[in-house]
Amino acid sequence: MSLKLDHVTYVVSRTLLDDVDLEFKAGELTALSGPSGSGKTTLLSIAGGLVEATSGTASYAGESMWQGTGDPRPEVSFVLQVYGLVPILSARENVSVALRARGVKPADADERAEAALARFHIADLGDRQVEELSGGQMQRVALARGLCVDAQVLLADEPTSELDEGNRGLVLAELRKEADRGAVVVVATHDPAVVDACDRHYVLDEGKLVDHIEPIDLHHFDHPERRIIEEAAPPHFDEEVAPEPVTEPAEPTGEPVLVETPADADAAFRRPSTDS
Ligand SMILES: Nc1ncnc2c1ncn2[C@@H]1O[C@H](COP(=O)(O)OP(=O)(O)OP(=O)(O)O)[C@@H](O)[C@H]1O
Repeated sequence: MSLKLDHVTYVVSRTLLDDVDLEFKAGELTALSGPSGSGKTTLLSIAGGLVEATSGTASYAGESMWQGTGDPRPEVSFVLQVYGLVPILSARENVSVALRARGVKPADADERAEAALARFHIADLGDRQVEELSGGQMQRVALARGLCVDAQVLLADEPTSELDEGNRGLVLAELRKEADRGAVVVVATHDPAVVDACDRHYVLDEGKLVDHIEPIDLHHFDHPERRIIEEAAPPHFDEEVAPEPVTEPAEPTGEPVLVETPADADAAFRRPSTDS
């Protein structure tokens, strides 16, 4: 299952997206990056069925994302850049309404909302009106709301922009869980650490897709994007994630030899710790 954009162009007085052709795969975290104004939010809006492409199509499992109304398909959940929370409702109510809108009974919705807030370590803020929360707290409420519905397609627009490093790690771990249960997870981001935690990376510039970095490419040391990520990473980056070499007995002498384990190194490199 995947979410595909097939030659998507979007024109509103000028061309905001130009012949974008890409695939977001289920079970993967995909980063979408590019300069401010390059079209990331516009792309997510078309990918999620909020906006109709001028030409080309967005589809999930073969079904068009655009339903003719601007309402997303039930498989889709957004974490919006501007949060989209109702200021006068409590944090719990903001999450609960997303569940009730999908037919969950109020008592069950409240219980699941509580659990979703706990995933982002803000269960104690459940009764607080959203307008009394900080930007980072609101962002985590928006994440709780976006992730509580077990969507098959999760589209998150700069979900870590207001967060400190610890909470960013927490959010990445939660997004990874969504991918691990089989969801398509797309994260528009400016943050190199978020890009590095993803499996796949698309780069937009002035509405055009200018780069597509698949998992294997991220491990090419000389790749320019790799160097940018390394330079932007915190100093302890290598110490924290560098995989240990392992030893295996060599045949037929039985002498131990060093062997590389690229698959394990890959997993250790990209997957954030769930302890943070
Ligand atoms: N409805 C609209 N009509 C005209 N121009 C628009 C419209 N929506 C967005 N734009 C323009 O389209 C371009 C892409 O905007 P978009 O929000 O998709 O970029 P972005 O990459 O998400 O930016 P940022 O990183 O700052 O969030 C911008 O120049 C923006 O001003």
